[in-house]
Amino acid sequence: MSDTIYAVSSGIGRAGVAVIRISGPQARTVGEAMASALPADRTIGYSVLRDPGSGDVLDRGLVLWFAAPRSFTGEDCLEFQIHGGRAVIAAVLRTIGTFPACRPAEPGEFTKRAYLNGKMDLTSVEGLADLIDSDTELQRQQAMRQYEGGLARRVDGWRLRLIELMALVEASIDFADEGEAPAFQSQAIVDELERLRGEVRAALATSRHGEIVREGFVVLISGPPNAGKSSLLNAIAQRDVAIVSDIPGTTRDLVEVLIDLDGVPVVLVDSAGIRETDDPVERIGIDRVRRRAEHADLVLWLSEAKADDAGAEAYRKDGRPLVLVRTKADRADFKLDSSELAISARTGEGLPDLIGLIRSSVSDLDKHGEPAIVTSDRQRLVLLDAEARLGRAIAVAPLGQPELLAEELRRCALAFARVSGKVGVEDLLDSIFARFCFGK
Ligand SMILES: Nc1nc2c(c(=O)[nH]1)N(C=O)[C@@H](CNc1ccc(C(=O)N[C@@H](CCC(=O)O)C(=O)O)cc1)CN2
Repeated sequence: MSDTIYAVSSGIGRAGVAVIRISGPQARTVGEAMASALPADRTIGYSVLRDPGSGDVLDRGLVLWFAAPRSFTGEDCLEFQIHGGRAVIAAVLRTIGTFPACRPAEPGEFTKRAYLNGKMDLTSVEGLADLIDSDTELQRQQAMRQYEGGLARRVDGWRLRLIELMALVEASIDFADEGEAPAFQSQAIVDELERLRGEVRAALATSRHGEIVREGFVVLISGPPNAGKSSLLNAIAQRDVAIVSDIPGTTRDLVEVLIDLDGVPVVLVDSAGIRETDDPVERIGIDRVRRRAEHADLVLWLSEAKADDAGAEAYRKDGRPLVLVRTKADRADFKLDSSELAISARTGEGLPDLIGLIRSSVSDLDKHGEPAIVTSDRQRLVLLDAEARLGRAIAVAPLGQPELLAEELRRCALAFARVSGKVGVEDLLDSIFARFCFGK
């Protein structure tokens, strides 16, 4: 019998109300022992919550009860919605932990159980993880579509069409056994396989947009020391663009700022923040920033004068989109070539132009911009494999060898089944569920 797992699902820190979720075979026992009465299935009740050992009243709260299998995890699920004080949460958690076979949930473990119990497929799990991580409106919309089966429905349709083809081909194998010529319409099969491959390719073509929405459009701010890189970041952080979050490398300057440009997350990275450090915690942050910087979609080279622009050449050689920005435009002696962009972090001059420029680079890179169907790397790789397998089936179909073709079609169908996690994903599960926070 599986353990019963429990966790605070409502986030860390002081809040008005905290939600504690309990899932598994002991959930009912915990509810009956701690609450004065368990509400009817799929209802909520107001109850005193006690420590059954001492009889102490821990809190007065709401109790939610979902009997298996109609629950988020597919198991018996109990919820205590209690007052959010740290000591209240600690006392309730401590008490639940005294029940046999009850233990704290790992991050993502509720969702993992939902997946293992057939409540969700893997694309839906990935959508849910993105939904919980979403900071901007576009991220929310993309994640929600995936959570609701955007890709899964399509892939199931493709798999069904393959299965129909397999039935045709296998029927022709049976006819051959009876000494008749195989009724094998290879051209019709090739046509259908090519239509399928076209649809898979069209879905794959949306993955770049999906990646930009999920990971953000990365702008690296580079240039000589004291060119005003941190000041620019700080100025943008304090202006009219909506700041979603800042991730300080240390207590000092900002290293990364995430801004929300029309729903597209744009990550501004200060290259000066990328430096060697002995602090292991800081290093994790810096490594992440460095990886982002290596994949920058746009480089802003900041300098006070043309003489300082030599360093920009390295980026240009790399083929990275690069924009030269003159800083400190409020200086009395400032002169500007008409081709240059000038800003002053102090007065705010030029900042709207700079933001406009970033906005248009986003739409240059992301020309299609249609909602993404493929939203994770895993999905992209599995579909690329399916596309290649369809290619092999297309090559084999005209050979008139039904056994061979049936085998290729079977492999295509397996590749599609891996997208939704019906088969062949065991080795990936840990990394997918580890993305979740505690309590999910
Ligand atoms: N308090 C609270 N709020 C929450 C959650 C939660 O667990 N607790 N959720 C947690 O993620 C989300 C809601 N997700 C849920 C998903 C499925 C079921 C559920 O009961 N599913 C049943 C019945 C479906 C139906 O009636 O249509 C099932 O799948 O059989 C409940 C919550 C968001 N809000």
